[in-house]
Amino acid sequence: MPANRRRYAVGLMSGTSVDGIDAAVVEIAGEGDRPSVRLLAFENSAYPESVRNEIFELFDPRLATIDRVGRMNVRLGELYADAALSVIAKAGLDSKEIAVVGSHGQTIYHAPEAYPENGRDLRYTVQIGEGSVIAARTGIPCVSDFRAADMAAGGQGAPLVPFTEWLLYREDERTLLLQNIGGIGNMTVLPAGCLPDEVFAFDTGPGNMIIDGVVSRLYGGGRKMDAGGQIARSGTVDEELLRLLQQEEYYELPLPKSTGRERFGAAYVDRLLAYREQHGLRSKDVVATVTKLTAWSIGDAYRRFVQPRHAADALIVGGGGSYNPTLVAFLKQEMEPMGVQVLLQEDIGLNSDAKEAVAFALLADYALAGLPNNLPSVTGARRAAVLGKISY
Ligand SMILES: Nc1ncnc2c1ncn2[C@@H]1O[C@H](COP(=O)(O)OP(=O)(O)OP(=O)(O)O)[C@@H](O)[C@H]1O
Ligand SMILES: CC(=O)N[C@H]1[C@@H]2OC[C@@H](O2)[C@@H](O)[C@@H]1O[C@H](C)C(=O)O
Repeated sequence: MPANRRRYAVGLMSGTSVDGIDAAVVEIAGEGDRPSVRLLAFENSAYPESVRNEIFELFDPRLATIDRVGRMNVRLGELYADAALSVIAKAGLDSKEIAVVGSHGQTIYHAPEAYPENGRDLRYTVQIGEGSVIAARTGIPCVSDFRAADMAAGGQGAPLVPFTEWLLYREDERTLLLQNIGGIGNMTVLPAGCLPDEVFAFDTGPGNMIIDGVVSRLYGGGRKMDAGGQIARSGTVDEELLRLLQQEEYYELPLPKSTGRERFGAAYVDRLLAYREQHGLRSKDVVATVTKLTAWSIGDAYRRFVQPRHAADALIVGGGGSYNPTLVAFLKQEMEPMGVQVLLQEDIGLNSDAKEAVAFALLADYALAGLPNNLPSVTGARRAAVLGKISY
């Protein structure tokens, strides 16, 4: 491929919050370990309510029968194709001008721990949203199902975004922390001037998951989030509850580690609300406390796992949590006394919402060129591998 060839790519992402499809069109220039990416258009489309509800059912292996999974696989393929065509039009481009679509798909099951069988370690992960349907409807080659190849090389198949963070964000002079606050919070550490094998990444704990869970249970009207952090801002942090929540063992677990709904989902919120009943706490104080906890867990992770090795200069926040100013204010209180500046993707001219979709456009660009696109130091894979299956 000629050096410095400019090309357009589409990235599609559907995350653990199951809120819908993020679609981005990017222009990629440059090759190898210094590409550059420019966001041309971004669009988020919510899943139809029936699709969202059925996806939650498919998280339960007993309900995820083969016919339901098969049907949802192609149904999502159609929705992803629509999202791709719509964002391409928004960018003012024609499908023929797009080199590749990278589609993460919807994770419905993730089993990253190896289980031995006949002397081999087996691990698996299931992302649905058929790439062949996307390719057929758009006429553009589609790369999908990225995680399987990392697992086949002995990795956990996640996280995959840090490879693109290393490509796009690393600096020679500054050590950067990239903090995603989605359902779960995850941090990527890019030491100044780092080589790929010096990058590390892990889940810090809850992102918006507890806040969303508490708000949807305590406030009516179908509220799913603390929009703009308004409830937390009007409440007061309950120090006793905060100290109790800080005892959760996850925060102390050594690296590498990752977490999910199993730990911070519905059962966790049930226990929290039982405590609120017993102690007669106000709803808004509970929301303020869990918002503070989320910010604290990020600071705590930095103190425990990063500071002993690297002094960071800045923490750059992405994901939906960026749009909760109370959470961001708590995060500043946590990090700035340690000399770590807190910035949003927007502060550096990027877009918090689009970040993961952009990442999958870039991962697909590498896959189509046959270039490795995982970070073994992050996923635990035995070697670098080309992740993604191509549908022409
Ligand atoms: N305006 C807003 N005010 C407050 N919170 C917001 C706002 N917009 C988004 N959020 C929070 O961000 C969440 C969605 O974040 P995001 O889309 O990054 O998650 P995701 O990609 O599904 O998760 P993951 O990265 O864990 O897969 C919402 O559930 C909500 O809690
Ligand atoms: C299996 C799966 O879908 N994992 C997600 C999830 O959501 C956040 C965190 O857990 C991260 O490990 C990953 O996604 C991002 C896109 C990643 O691979 O980098």
